[in-house]
Amino acid sequence: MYQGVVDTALLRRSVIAVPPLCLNAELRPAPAEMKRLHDHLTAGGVTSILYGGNAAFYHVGVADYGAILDAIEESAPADAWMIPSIGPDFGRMMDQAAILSTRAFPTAMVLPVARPFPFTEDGVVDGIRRAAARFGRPLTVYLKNEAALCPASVAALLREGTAAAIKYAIDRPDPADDAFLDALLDAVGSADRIVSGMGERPVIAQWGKGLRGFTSGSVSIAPALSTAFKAALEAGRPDEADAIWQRLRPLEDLRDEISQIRVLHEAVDQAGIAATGPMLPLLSRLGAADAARVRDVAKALLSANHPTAQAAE
Ligand SMILES: N[C@@H](CC=O)C(=O)O
Repeated sequence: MYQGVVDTALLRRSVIAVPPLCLNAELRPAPAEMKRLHDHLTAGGVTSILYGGNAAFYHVGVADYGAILDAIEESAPADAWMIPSIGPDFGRMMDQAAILSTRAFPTAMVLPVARPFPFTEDGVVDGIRRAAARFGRPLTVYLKNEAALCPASVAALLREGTAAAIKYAIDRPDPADDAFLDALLDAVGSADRIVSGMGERPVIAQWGKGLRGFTSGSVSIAPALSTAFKAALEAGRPDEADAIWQRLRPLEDLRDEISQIRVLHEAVDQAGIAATGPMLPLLSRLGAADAARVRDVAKALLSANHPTAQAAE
């Protein structure tokens, strides 16, 4: 497992996968299944793996946290950058930061808060600073709405070293038209520490603003395709990237229609990549009709991920 610093090169090293969490029937982590999923990611060129929203970390209790970290460590590919999450509430964030302080993860992501959860911006900044101090390392800040942190606060957290990176995931009808992201880039002064945090859909537009790293859920099904999407953008071939995006899109459309998290959990299982098992309550697996829709789309995407399928294009 990678244990070095979080810098710009690391943020851009590979697509940052945000996979589901594989559990057994007792809701305990299933490291052998997690390893199958990690091996699939590695085979597709993915070396950064973030356990966050898609793994339903919002519902991970402090008592279960150590066992999940054990499973992440045990199943981590050699030199993979593994990123667990903490929060979203202050008490859990602090308790989890204390547990993480004895582990080797270079950073952890702070899960975002949204209304009607009670918070103030000053309180969020204070909480992140206290959690980073307890962890003893910089955190990754997840921006999912405009209410929690303004650009100046984010810039301060980066400048002082409390934050190592920002996962930017504020949804816009047109991601090229995003005044908040523009203000964030102005306040921070560079896109070096900011990754796009919402899958491939906005990435081509945000590439134009200087963002060069991104997170993805669907990469758990099609890591080679998502890696090819990133390589096409790096090579200055946005049309090729868009053609690859069109192959990823049916699953992403289904995720937007039904549930981002539940469809991904189902898709990894139905495609036969790994047995994801039950979801942590308060979430639950899809019903039979939706699961059947996901199976067809997930299997088609997995076939498209195969190198021979790409070569045939
Ligand atoms: N939510 C996005 C990116 C992950 O954070 C996805 O699931 O694709």
